[in-house]
Amino acid sequence: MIEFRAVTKRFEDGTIAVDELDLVVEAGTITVFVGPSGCGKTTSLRMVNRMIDSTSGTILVDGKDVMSVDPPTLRLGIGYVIQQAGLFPHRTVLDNVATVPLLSGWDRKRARTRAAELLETVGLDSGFAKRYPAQLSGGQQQRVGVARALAADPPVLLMDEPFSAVDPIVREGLQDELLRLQGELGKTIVFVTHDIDEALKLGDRVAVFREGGHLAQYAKPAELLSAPANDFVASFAGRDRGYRTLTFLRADVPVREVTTATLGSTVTSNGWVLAVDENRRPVGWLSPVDGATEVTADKLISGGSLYDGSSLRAALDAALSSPSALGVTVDPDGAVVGVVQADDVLKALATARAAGEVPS
Ligand SMILES: Nc1ncnc2c1ncn2[C@@H]1O[C@H](COP(=O)(O)OP(=O)(O)OP(=O)(O)O)[C@@H](O)[C@H]1O
Repeated sequence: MIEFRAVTKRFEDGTIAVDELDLVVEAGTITVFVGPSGCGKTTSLRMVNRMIDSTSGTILVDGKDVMSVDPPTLRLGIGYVIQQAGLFPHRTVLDNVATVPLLSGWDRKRARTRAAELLETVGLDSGFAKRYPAQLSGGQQQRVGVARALAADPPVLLMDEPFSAVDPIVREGLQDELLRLQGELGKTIVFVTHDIDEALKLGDRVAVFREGGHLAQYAKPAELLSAPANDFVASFAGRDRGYRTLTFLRADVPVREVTTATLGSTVTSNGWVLAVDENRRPVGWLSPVDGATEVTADKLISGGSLYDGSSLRAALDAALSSPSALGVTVDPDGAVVGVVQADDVLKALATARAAGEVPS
């Protein structure tokens, strides 16, 4: 657990970067610091590992005041990942990752074995070990940065805009990877970003900072969207808050049966028919016809996102984007389970709205 108690940072020129911050980061969770540029996110983060010392107040890591531990010792227990990865350019990928265990006194062989394991953990195969950072893509460098931060198995991980220098698709992949890793490792993570979408996706809790180093709100993502504490949070979270909130609501929507048929077969139905492949994965819709018709590829209408049962937003997206207004529900293997109807989803949405779970 990390605890900020009335923490203030005033720089020598008088700038108050962080103002009386009170906040608890629960062990084993991801807390995201988000807010516009210059609002004190990075300063708050860096006070945890004492790259910056606070002016007043106390920061406790697992109950221990960070000011009572000398910085090098403190940092061995706190992994740190920054934008552009910050790798040593003249060391191989493997040696970059092995650096911290070596500093912790591990022998070279053990440090390297650990580094190789970690590269695999972050999704880089052994072929990358001997390369130099410049020979990697931005996303791969970030993975090495994460592996390096994890090398000494620190309970705490500080991540400062780690994914902001990579393109949006790679970034999404890295975010998914971080969530997967966290599911396995259960670290206490503080993650800084200026991107509210990234904050809402990654954070168990999100701290919204505003100018002058003030904490505007500290809450779970769903609460931030449904009950913003003030206008600043409401506008920072965006105009489409209502829609985003749906990501965090479970869809209490009936899954109905649908007529399915494989390509090449003949089907009789006066409603929409869902064509599936041999593994029951959807391949397209056949619009309603009278009497029997053969299911051929040229008759199929494609489109529509699939609904995996995750959230009301996914159900709504699937139903509204489907040519038949029926959202195809699939199991984890992608096989058809049934469909959700747009009007059922809209009813669930109205119920959630009436219960005050969705802002209008
Ligand atoms: N060494 C310093 N001396 C004086 N002022 C500083 C110093 N470092 C940061 N600041 C100021 O403190 C405030 C908070 O900076 P900080 O880097 O924590 O913000 P941030 O929210 O992380 O911003 P960004 O998203 O742009 O990185 C800013 O006004 C910044 O200009």
